[in-house]
Amino acid sequence: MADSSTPFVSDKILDGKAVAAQIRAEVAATVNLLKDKHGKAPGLAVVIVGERKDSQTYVRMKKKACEEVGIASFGADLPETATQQEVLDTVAQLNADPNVHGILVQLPLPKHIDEQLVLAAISVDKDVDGFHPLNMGRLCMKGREPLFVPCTPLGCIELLDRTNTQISGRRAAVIGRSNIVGMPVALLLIKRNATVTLCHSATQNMEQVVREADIVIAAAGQAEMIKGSWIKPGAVVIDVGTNPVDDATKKAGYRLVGDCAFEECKENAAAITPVPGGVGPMTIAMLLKNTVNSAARFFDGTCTHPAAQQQASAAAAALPSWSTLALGTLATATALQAAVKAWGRTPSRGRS
Ligand SMILES: NC(=O)C1=CN([C@@H]2O[C@H](COP(=O)(O)OP(=O)(O)OC[C@H]3O[C@@H](n4cnc5c(N)ncnc54)[C@H](OP(=O)(O)O)[C@@H]3O)[C@@H](O)[C@H]2O)C=CC1
Ligand SMILES: Nc1nc(=O)c2c([nH]1)NC[C@@H]1CN(c3ccc(C(=O)N[C@@H](CCC(=O)O)C(=O)O)cc3)C=[N+]21
Repeated sequence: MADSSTPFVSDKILDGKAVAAQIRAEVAATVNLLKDKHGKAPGLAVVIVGERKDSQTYVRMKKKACEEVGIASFGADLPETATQQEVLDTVAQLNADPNVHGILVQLPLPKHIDEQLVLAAISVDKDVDGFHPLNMGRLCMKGREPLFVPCTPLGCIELLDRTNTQISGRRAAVIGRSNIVGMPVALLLIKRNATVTLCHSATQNMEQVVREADIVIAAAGQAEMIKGSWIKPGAVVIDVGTNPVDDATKKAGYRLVGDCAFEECKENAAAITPVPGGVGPMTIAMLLKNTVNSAARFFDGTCTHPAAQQQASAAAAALPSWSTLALGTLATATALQAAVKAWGRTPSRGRS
């Protein structure tokens, strides 16, 4: 249970912004390592279709975050009127671009575009959002590992891990079953040996389910729906919801609130994430982390994408005498791979 010594928790507030800053610093260090070793930066491409203000804000935030850690950012800004074929062609170009190691298509897409078709067209090796059906499928299966896990769910688990919150054996309630948050976060919790109840709009007596949970992950998109009295004393609450509510005192005319009635829920919780400043910054940090892990796989030739194979064999051909250098090269590559792998692995921690 969280107490005064729990990292990143103060006055029961779990500071997602501070955890995200730590992860960004780790990402920046890995980017430097990769640049030194391969003379190339990891690259992330963000595709946006249309003029939605919120999407534009998120895309700007992602690009800025890339710049700060040394990831090269590429963009494709298509008009609302873009055809499905134009979006698919853009994705195909980015799939083939050797400087791009991660591709994110900002959602939602305009209604006339088939989201499933577009997401499935992204190379599985560059799918840093983890939304490709192959990556999602692997997430569901015992003994299979996806190449990428969706960023927001990964951010939720990372928040639990970095605050030493025990997951194994505990009861978790997830509210919401979307492809991008609820379902994958429930799958991750199951992989980590939690006992999970997944609630949705047809769930009856949701209050009772939440009352029994040691970990609550709220991702329904319903402003302040979860009340303080629902929270089991000592539970850890991760509020993913990001809901605009009218507020004439704000310059923008609105403010963001979560799915949990924050002050009330804080009373019973051991720790709770604020909105903003909780899960949101973690989503972006995990996107950077997924991009760097992807680039590392491309650079060392361990991913199946043809560009990675070409890159690895070109690097091998450029060596003056591979027989003399191979051992050293292999040793450094293996060390770097091990470092990236170890860092990418979700640590298991015992303390609650
Ligand atoms: N901080 C971040 O990084 C991110 C925040 N978000 C935020 O998280 C929230 C959820 O996003 P997303 O998953 O995309 O949303 P969706 O609208 O795709 O999914 C919402 C889910 O919540 C369920 N739900 C809706 N109303 C209720 C209710 N009254 N009781 C129980 N379940 C309900 C729905 O059930 P059903 O399936 O039956 O329809 C659905 O499964 C939003 O506020 C969004 O802005 C999203 C992504 C990232
Ligand atoms: N392909 C795709 N991948 C996504 O990951 C994706 C997407 N589409 N579409 C929209 C949702 C939403 N999302 C958020 C990211 C950051 C914050 C974030 O950083 N929020 C800040 C506040 C930002 C503000 O003030 O507006 C915070 O909570 O502190 C929120 C939400 C990613 N999404």
